Amino acid sequence: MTETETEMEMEMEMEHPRLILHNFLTEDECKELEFIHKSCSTIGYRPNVFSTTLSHLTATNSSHLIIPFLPIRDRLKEKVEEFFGCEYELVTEFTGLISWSRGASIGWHSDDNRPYLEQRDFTAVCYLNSYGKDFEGGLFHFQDGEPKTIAPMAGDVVIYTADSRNTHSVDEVVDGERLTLTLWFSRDSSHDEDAKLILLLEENLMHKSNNVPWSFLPLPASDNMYWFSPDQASNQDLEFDIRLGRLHALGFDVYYSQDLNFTTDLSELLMEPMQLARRDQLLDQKFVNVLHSLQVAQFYFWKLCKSQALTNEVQCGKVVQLSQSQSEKIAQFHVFCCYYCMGGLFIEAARIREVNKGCVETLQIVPSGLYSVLENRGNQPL
Ligand SMILES: O=C(O)CCC(=O)C(=O)O
Ligand SMILES: [Fe+2]
Repeated sequence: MTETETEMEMEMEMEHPRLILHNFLTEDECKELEFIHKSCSTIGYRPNVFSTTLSHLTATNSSHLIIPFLPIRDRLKEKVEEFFGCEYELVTEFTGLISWSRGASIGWHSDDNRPYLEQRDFTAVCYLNSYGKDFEGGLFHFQDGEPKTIAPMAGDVVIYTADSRNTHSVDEVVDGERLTLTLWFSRDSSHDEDAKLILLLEENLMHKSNNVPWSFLPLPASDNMYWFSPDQASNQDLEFDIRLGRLHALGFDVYYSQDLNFTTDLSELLMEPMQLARRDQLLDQKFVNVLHSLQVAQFYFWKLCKSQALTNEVQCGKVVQLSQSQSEKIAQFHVFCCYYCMGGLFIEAARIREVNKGCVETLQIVPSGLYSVLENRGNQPL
């Protein structure tokens, strides 16, 4: 009998091979991954779903943000190999952050149920936020066996074989944004995501060495990866750019000094240097593009939520009062790009204000030093 057959035998002994781990991730790990997702996510593979893949982080010059995933991925792989008695090391086929906003759901399925998904042997879903606190709906169900229903709680992980012994579904999210770190593991080493990632990283490095100074400033992907059209949002007549939506949820408007008119190409504009405004104040800091401003703003909120004391330290930047013409430009931009915050993100904005209470009211500029903290992470070896 081959070793793989021995493994299969072991699994066969369990009718529904699955494992639930409570508090596998710390609160800090969940929050850091949430920060990465809220800074970098693109529209996902189904309506009302957003995703952040490792290859997307590399392609947008944000590969330093892959670092927090690596120890978590290793710990999970070890758990899976141990629990399912794998004789050979597994490879990670996919690692990604996936969030579901209002309207997202998935019916009964197994995770290897398409010819192009056959290489998926094991699934690990890590919950990064909590049912009843951060979102409503979104309960996970196994069709057969125990446990029947799982209410996602930040830090918990559900691990199961990707075949039909673990047919599952997820209820529709009715409020908020449900966030997971999802991984698939394979016995087939030709499906190792790292091989593809390393190629991508090498390409980027080669490109950089052509006399281009090293930079950790993000380069946004193509515009259609951030743009949610009404047909991608079920039951909602909304369209928006996810980057603008997330900035808006934090209470920011974007300010472009150039003149806008209806022939201006929005996708080109969003690549241009810009500033952030809050109410009647313009933040002094200039950002190289809208994705840069989103990463900085999300970084600030992540740290703000972590330590209220930090607010005193970071209120060192400059703000200026918006002039009448600047305010008009901001209002014009709203009309111009015709974006709205979808239900889920709106609720998020309300929650953030509730969590931070007075702090958000006194929010001032994000000091550029904070961004260098992010850059320094990139100096650690991958
Ligand atoms: O997020 C979950 O709880 C499970 C999601 C799922 O079933 C999938 O992505 O295949
Ligand atoms: Fe699934």
